[in-house]
Amino acid sequence: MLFQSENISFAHPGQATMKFPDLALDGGEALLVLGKSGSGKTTFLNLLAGLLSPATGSIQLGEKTYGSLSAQQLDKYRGEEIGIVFQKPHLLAALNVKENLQMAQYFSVKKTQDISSLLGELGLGAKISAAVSTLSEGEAQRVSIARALANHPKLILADEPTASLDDENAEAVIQLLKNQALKIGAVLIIVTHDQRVKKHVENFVEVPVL
Ligand SMILES: Nc1ncnc2c1ncn2[C@@H]1O[C@H](COP(=O)(O)OP(=O)(O)OP(=O)(O)O)[C@@H](O)[C@H]1O
Repeated sequence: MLFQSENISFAHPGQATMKFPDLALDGGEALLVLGKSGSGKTTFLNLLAGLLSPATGSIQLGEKTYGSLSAQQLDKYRGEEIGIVFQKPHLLAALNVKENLQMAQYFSVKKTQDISSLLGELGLGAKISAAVSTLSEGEAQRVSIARALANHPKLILADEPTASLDDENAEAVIQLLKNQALKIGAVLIIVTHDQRVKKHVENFVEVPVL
């Protein structure tokens, strides 16, 4: 298995403890995380990204178990091996498309993807020098996917990546995520409410409401 989580629980300060499903996924596999609003889906994604530390349980990506890494080691590992796509693209407005991707690669010591061919594959070849403020919402979200893929991650995490997109762009974004994850052999985990996404990914887990 490329990615595994076991017995994960977590409580935000002053809140009840949330328990999360165990995961075991091979490279190229995709999984949806479903659950009612407030059940803890985003919290789960932040735990899987190593942005929060669980109260119990373990998470393993590739050879590394998060709990055995220092905070700095985990930050470095995340930068190199985990690509995160948020609901809103969060691009750096002062930089153009290419520079936004170069920023993601800046701290990585491992071999990274070629930016122009990556943008070409995502249908953004003509936008390489564009100011991010000139992009449509769908284009900006595709750039944020390119940024998540720029370091050839082992794990791609996406939190409601299609929520603000129309049907055509939502379809494109979900196909791109799936195809790219398959191509680079990464695990893809998507938090969503979106019925349009459910059509394309069969595998799912549900975060229970407390
Ligand atoms: N930083 C925080 N401090 C305290 N409580 C928090 C914090 N972040 C989230 N929570 C609480 O934890 C619970 C789970 O929140 P989370 O955002 O993970 O749920 P979600 O399933 O992603 O919700 P939604 O589908 O509405 O985005 C909620 O009750 C929320 O209020």
